[in-house]
Amino acid sequence: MKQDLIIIGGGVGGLVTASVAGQLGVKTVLIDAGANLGGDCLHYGCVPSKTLIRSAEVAALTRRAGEFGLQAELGPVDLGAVMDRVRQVIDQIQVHDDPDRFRGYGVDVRFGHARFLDRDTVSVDGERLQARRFVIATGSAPAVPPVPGLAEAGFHTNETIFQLRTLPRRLAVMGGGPIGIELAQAFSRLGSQVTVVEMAAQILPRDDAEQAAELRSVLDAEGITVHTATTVERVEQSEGITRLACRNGESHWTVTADALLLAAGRKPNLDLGLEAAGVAYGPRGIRVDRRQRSSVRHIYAVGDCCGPYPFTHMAEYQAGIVIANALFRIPKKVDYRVVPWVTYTAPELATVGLTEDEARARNLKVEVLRFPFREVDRALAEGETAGQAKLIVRRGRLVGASVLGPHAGELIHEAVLAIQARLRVGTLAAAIHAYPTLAQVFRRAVNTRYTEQLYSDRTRKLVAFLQRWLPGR
Ligand SMILES: Cc1cc2nc3c(=O)[nH]c(=O)nc-3n(C[C@H](O)[C@H](O)[C@H](O)COP(=O)(O)OP(=O)(O)OC[C@H]3O[C@@H](n4cnc5c(N)ncnc54)[C@H](O)[C@@H]3O)c2cc1C
Ligand SMILES: NC(=O)c1ccc[n+]([C@@H]2O[C@H](COP(=O)([O-])OP(=O)(O)OC[C@H]3O[C@@H](n4cnc5c(N)ncnc54)[C@H](O)[C@@H]3O)[C@@H](O)[C@H]2O)c1
Repeated sequence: MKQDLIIIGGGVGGLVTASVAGQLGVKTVLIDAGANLGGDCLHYGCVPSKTLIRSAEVAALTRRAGEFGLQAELGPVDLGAVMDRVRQVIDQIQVHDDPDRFRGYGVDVRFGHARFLDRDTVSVDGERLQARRFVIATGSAPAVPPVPGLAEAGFHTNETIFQLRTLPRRLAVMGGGPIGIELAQAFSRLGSQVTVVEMAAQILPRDDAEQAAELRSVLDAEGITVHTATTVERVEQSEGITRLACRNGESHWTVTADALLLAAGRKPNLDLGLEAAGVAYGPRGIRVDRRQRSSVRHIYAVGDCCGPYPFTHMAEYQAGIVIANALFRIPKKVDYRVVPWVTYTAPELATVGLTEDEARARNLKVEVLRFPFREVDRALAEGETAGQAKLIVRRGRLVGASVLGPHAGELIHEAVLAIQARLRVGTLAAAIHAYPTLAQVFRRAVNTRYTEQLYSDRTRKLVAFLQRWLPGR
């Protein structure tokens, strides 16, 4: 019996599609290769990492208690207990992704590795299933760079690191992207001595260079060693000790660690017989058009398996595009003009729209407005003054923003909305912002644009004239 829709992959991209399709009465099969639904985000990604980060934050605050006029002492960190809390939070969220919940929507949930046999048929554990349409949502896995000795030495990835029960005394992290940097700070705050090796010239290469450099200086001050523009030439392991032979130009040195976390990027999960279906793909994943259709028009793809933004909210966004196209036949297309993302370090780094470098690379004439958190009263009250808001303005409108600071991931959404709605920055400045909030940073950044004009000689002369010559009452 032919299905209306077969969804391969039960992470966020597949689940959003399945829940809508099922509730609309579309005859849907959802197949996942794992033991549970929820995908990377729930089991090995966002949820465990953010939960671990929270424990690390509590540890860091406890150490700083004296700054707040309090006394507290952090005892030895029991990583097992911290990871138990990580497990509990996963279990709480897992309830939303219970297969029975989806079965209740009318979705036929199967567990097994799906493979295409042809463009209309997949097999799961030897059973053949056919459908009129397919959605591939198979996600991504850690990429393993071809560094000599790496595979033999062994390493942790995001799939194993949350199973650790004892804190490594020294942790080396290969890769200074979001995974590497978030977990480097978390482990450092919990008590590991952490060294990050990043091959690009800056950490978080997708983010604004100035903000990333400032974040790096915060990490330095916390005692994390960060090597940028550094290549790992070889990895060796003996008697439980891992050694990374590093090189930067003519300098060579060795990083020694008790555990190695590999966070050097992702590769899309494409082992599902795409050739048999004639679905085109490249190293970055399945090729899709702006309606998320693959080279075979009735086969769609969403999320990390096709990119270009490997984030949970983007898998969800793309699922919405597929729902419109595949279920409602509305030719909706993706719009990547306003894509936010957040790196959950302390301070957080949140970005949307163009960075300063991107704007300049496109020869756009832009103004850059900045405002530091050390001048925001609420940040002083919180004792969280590192960082700044940086706004990129073109022809009076916001085209990009990056916020490095406390709760930047929440704050960035004011900029998201402003860019989405093509608001003039004057509107941001005119909007009343409650006092004392961190959100004032936006208004204050925009106000810097007017300060010079407002207190110029010309304006002062005008005001003096008005005071003298216009009737007072
Ligand atoms: C450590 C870490 C932290 C992260 N933190 C964040 C964050 O804070 N915010 C954020 O937005 N993003 C974050 N991400 C990224 C986020 O997890 C991914 O972008 C998101 O999970 C992608 O969803 P997806 O549906 O495309 O794939 P996934 O969630 O990976 O789901 C894919 C599913 O497909 C299944 N599958 C694969 N192949 C087959 C097959 N052949 N047959 C059947 N099933 C198959 C898998 O079992 C899996 O369940 C993080 C990632 C990591 C690794
Ligand atoms: N807060 C978040 O939203 C969040 C958190 C974690 C992960 N994620 C998502 O997961 C994706 C994967 O994260 P990631 O950090 O693994 O990947 P990434 O591709 O973003 O970063 C990997 C980093 O490793 C570096 N690298 C690659 N090979 C290397 C080598 N041999 N030696 C040293 N450095 C090397 C790269 O230059 C890059 O900076 C991210 O792109 C992001 O979209 C998001």
